[in-house]
Amino acid sequence: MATTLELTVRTASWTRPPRELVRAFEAFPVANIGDAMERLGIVDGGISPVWEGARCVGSALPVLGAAGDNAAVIEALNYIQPGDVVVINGFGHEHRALVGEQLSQRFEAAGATGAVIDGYIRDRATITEIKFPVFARGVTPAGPFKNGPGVIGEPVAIGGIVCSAGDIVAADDDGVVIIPQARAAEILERVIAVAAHEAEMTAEITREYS
Ligand SMILES: O=C([O-])CC(=O)C(=O)O
Repeated sequence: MATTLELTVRTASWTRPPRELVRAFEAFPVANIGDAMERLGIVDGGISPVWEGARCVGSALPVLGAAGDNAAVIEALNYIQPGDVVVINGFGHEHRALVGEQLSQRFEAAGATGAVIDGYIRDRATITEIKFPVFARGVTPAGPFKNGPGVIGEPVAIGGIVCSAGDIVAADDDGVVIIPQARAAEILERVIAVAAHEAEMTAEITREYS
């Protein structure tokens, strides 16, 4: 009997962390947060801000699709809640842009605070102009295919790090860090201490050289 392999975009459900916990990380540079996480959980440096000064913090909405195909990313528009960061595992594929100006505008309109893409984007000039925070591996004018399949809301790999739905994503000029939801409160305590220590060190260096 013939069987049919149906390829669709599947969606899981998840719990988002409390908004106050997510927003508390906005006060800290990503480098400090990384230090508070044993310097692990940091997305590789090949994924960088599309425009200088881009930064965002939010609850991860993970998306997995076929390399060069953004059907799942488009479907994910239906699941964005205010405060989400769209995290796309695009397999680092450099021949197709998974996100451009239109999706960036739609992400923003849906309340997303940013997008992190293990892959490429296009329309860099407009994304820079609208100042929607996007982090990606690079830029290509080649548009994506839209055939699927895909998965929304299940853990993805992003720059060598596992990112689950509802993990906290923090990104700035230095890059991106993934804070596991279950450890977020503990890591917040640690980053407060790291930042205080850093401020002391900076003051000491300033005294030494003035
Ligand atoms: O073609 C697409 O789906 C991606 C794109 O260019 C955009 O978001 O502007």
